[in-house]
Amino acid sequence: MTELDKLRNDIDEIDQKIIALLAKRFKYTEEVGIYKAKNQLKAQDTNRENQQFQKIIQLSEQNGLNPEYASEIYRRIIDIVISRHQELLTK
Ligand SMILES: C=C(O[C@@H]1C=C(C(=O)O)C=C[C@H]1O)C(=O)O
Repeated sequence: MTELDKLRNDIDEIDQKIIALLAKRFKYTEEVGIYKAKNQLKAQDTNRENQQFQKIIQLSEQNGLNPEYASEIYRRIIDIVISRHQELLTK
């Protein structure tokens, strides 16, 4: 196995973990969306997001990850969640 193969194996293992965690996250956010629809709450909560982004930046710095990468990825994930919550609200 070449060095490149080894590195790609490591990447594949991490991708499996990321996908498993993302699936779990989307299951919980789906439950939040159902709760919001039942209680007529807004799809987006910017106060909650601000707290999350503060934490995401802090965690990124602690883990040697560029906070801009993490923020960009989370912005996209949260936007997908908001779209789904809007869909559940109009059902
Ligand atoms: C999941 C929620 O809904 C939205 C999505 C969020 C997320 O994916 O973390 C955070 C805040 C909300 O804009 C929530 O309100 O907790």
